[in-house]
Amino acid sequence: MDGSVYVLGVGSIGTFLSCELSSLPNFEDKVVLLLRNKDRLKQFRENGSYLTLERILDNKQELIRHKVKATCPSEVNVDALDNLIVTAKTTETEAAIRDYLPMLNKHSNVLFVHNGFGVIEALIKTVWKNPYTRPNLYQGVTSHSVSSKESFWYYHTCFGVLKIAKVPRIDEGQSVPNTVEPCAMVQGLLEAKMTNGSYLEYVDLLIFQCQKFMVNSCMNSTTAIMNCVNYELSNITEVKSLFHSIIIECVDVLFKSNNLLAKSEKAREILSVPKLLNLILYLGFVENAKNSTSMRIDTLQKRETEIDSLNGWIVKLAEELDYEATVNKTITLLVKARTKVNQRRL
Ligand SMILES: NC(=O)C1=CN([C@@H]2O[C@H](COP(=O)(O)OP(=O)(O)OC[C@H]3O[C@@H](n4cnc5c(N)ncnc54)[C@H](OP(=O)(O)O)[C@@H]3O)[C@@H](O)[C@H]2O)C=CC1
Ligand SMILES: CC(C)(CO)C(=O)C(=O)O
Repeated sequence: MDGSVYVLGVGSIGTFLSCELSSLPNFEDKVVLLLRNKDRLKQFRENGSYLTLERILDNKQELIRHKVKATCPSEVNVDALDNLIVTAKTTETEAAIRDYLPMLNKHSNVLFVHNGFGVIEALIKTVWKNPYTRPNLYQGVTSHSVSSKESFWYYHTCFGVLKIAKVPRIDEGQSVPNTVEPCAMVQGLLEAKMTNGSYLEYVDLLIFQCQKFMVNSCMNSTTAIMNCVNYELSNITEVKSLFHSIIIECVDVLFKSNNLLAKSEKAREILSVPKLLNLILYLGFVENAKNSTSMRIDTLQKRETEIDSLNGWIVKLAEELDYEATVNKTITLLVKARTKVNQRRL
């Protein structure tokens, strides 16, 4: 094991995490970018093989630049990937990771950092059915905001948190205590200067993931449908009522479909509808008031959205419970319709 950390999905979050790791002495030349294809690799190398993160926080500007190794599916020449960070969008991850599955074994450490649910769940149901041979899986959830300036140059504009936990290998109904030592890659991300990282017991990560899920399931979908900046939805009775309906249905479905949540008093206390609504109104209309959500930006740029990992995930879980999540289904259909309307526009 040479300790290399491969990064699949070198966009906003992938660049942020790559730069943070590369800033640590122990990982200085350990990060290897897995770019989409030879053209992207050529573009990156012609750019000097630099990743740039422009940090604009509290009116202070800082330029972080690292020369980083990179490869692509047709060039990668290792038998195994010891460590992999996956930060492609949820809509792109299954296709992106396919080329690398033969290099992932039960000793590999794979960290997924996404909004919403469904990526790890789908991989466990398809390619990693055997819990004894699948890689060591870690789930990361971040509230940092990073956006694109140009290829391989990103802005870090909102300081948040990065929470990570080890995903239970055997029974999803069991938690993994945070006393279980994380791998060196995760430890590096926790030590990095600006990740504001913490390593949680799995059930605590799941609760945080649900909180972020609720924020995104209300804010991202509604701002995409309405094509508006976050604050434009504030102080509107109908929006608050819609968010309330979305949350009630999400909480109902998530607790019915996840044993770990269902038996956690802490989850029931934190993921109460009134608390979630207040959190969403604060994060959406105060802390991120002037932002456009990533989903609205995706629809404006005619890209597919992550709706199936958010409101669409609730629809999927509800169907598996033999009933229809009508509120989230309507929201999901409207986001997909908005995406198609925008894609048709010249
Ligand atoms: N950006 C943010 O502030 C936040 C993002 N998140 C979540 O983090 C996740 C990642 O988001 P974000 O970083 O913004 O997404 P981006 O779209 O910025 O980055 C995704 C990257 O994945 C790459 N990619 C896609 N398919 C492949 C492939 N087959 N092989 C190699 N690379 C591929 C893309 O490469 P290419 O450039 O070639 O298209 C792109 O650079 C999402 O789930 C998002 O919701 C969560 C919190 C905040
Ligand atoms: C918090 C919020 C809604 C900020 O806009 C976000 O996470 C996103 O845009 O995806």
